[in-house]
Amino acid sequence: KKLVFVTVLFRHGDRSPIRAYPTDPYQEKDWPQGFGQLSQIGMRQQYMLGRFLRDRYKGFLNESYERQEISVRSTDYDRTLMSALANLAGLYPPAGQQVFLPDLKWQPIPVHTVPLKEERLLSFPLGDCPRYKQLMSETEHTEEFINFTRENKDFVDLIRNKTGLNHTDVKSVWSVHDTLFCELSHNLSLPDWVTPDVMARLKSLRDFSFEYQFGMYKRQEKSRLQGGVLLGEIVKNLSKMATSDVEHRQKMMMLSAHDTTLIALQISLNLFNGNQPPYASCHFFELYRHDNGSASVLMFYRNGSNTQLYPLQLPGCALDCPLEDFVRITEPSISKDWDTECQL
Ligand SMILES: CCCNC(=O)[C@H](O)[C@@H](O)C(=O)O
Repeated sequence: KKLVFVTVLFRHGDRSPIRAYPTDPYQEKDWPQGFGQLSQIGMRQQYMLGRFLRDRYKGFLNESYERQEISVRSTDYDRTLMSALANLAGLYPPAGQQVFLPDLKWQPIPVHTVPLKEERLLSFPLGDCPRYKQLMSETEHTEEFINFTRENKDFVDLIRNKTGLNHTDVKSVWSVHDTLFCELSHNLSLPDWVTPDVMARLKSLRDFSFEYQFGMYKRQEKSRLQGGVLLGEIVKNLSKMATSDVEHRQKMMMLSAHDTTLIALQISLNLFNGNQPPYASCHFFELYRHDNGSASVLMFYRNGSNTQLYPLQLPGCALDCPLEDFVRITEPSISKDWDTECQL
């Protein structure tokens, strides 16, 4: 079999917190570039992912940059745009006549985006979908959600008290984990109420919030309205690339996004591992053409930065999944008419 097309979707690299809580000893001025910004750790993580892609696709992607070979799209956040740029610096260092300044081992490569309000492909959960909102309120009335809320009530009260976030609840307390995780990652000393047990508890609340947003109850219908939108685009692209008989020019689609993007997509594929994708995690779709003219899809997941990738198996299909089976199995998680399906 012969590799013909690759789609990669990754989470941006390490960043500063998105926000601080009221009693937080560290506020926006304590971060070099303020809130939500890619750190130099994150830049290096993405650069190394780009180098990983260069090695993996040696012989597939041209050694030097060819604009028709790759399309790059990012959400319109500094951290994802900069992640894509740092990644491309690792993937396409200029050589020979592509060097435009003698001692600069970098060349500009375009990263496309759309304004946040128009982003329909890479940012989840998608808003303006009444049916999804109804599914979310139904989820909040399930046994599982009610029990989880009850079991964590005292803990959430403690967090509310310690952080000064008087309105936080089991649905929003995840952002406290995010802030503390960033502060810990950057070796900032934290208040003594932040114990390893508190962090573990907050992490479980965060993973719960990912599950209930995209799965837990009526997973497939939620997927049709959320991650299935991206999955649909990816599958459509794979099918197009599989049938285009001309030696088509594009070889890679690179998508720079967020943890929720990877989660929504992987839940729509029914293979999410339940853990927040670490910084610079990357999901791979590889399309192969066989000698008999058929096509198949291999998926891999690089669960973090500076780690090996491992195969992902679409439930109901072989690891090396024939394209027609991949299309058939994913079809129920992809809406054919999102606007109509969102109506109540
Ligand atoms: C409201 C803040 C949402 N969080 C983000 O956008 C982050 O990029 C998050 O998705 C992540 O991957 O860290």
